[in-house]
Amino acid sequence: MKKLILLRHGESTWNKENRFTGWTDVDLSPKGLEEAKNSGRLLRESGFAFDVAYTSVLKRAIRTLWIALDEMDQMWIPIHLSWRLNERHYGALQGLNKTETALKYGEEQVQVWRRSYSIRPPALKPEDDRYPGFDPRYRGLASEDIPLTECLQDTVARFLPYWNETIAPQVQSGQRVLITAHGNSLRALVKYLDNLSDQDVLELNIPTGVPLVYELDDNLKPLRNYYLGDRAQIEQAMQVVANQGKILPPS
Ligand SMILES: O=C(O)[C@@H](CO)OP(=O)(O)O
Repeated sequence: MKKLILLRHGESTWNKENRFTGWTDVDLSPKGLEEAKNSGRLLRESGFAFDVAYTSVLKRAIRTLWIALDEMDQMWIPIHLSWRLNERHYGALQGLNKTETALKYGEEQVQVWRRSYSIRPPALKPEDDRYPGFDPRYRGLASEDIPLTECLQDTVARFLPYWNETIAPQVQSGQRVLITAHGNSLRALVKYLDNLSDQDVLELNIPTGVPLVYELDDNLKPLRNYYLGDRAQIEQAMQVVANQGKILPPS
């Protein structure tokens, strides 16, 4: 049996302010720093150790990984960064407050933008300062790979080549792999691993800073998965994510 650990970054400053984030490179909030440390502690106490880690090119995920590995005294393992693990690009919504957006356009519309599998949020214009093509970290990308907006289906399409060609062979060869990424990029991977329908993935909300353990067979088909930590707290943290686009702000 193979094990794979997925970890969403700790709370970011924009999670705290309830803003659409996407590819915006915001850092962890004080609570997010704590969550990252706690995730490392949970992994250590549960006996996990890693041979290799993968993360995005966004600092909330990178820092979460560093902190978790530090807590495990495993900062020495190889870390690979890829834009393909980035959060789903939120287009022109990036920076807007989710509750204010719900008040303006309605909760239903915001829910479609947040969770629809195939409907994209409004796109950025290429001349927008937020266009990733202006950011040196995406210099090596072909222009057709640089998003102006993404639905989850687009995120699945750019995540899967990296999974199939780079990460999955490592897991298959017995390497102990940690992936630290984002709410929607991890939803993309979970959809693929668990073969969730477009409808099922609507309901999936991944909490910040909680390790998600996947046990896989030799063909990388999931046998079971579970979060590490207190079940009631995890349920509450998932509900906080689900409520972010509601008119009543998350508590
Ligand atoms: O803003 C974002 O980029 C994501 C993750 O924080 O939010 P949501 O859960 O609304 O897709």
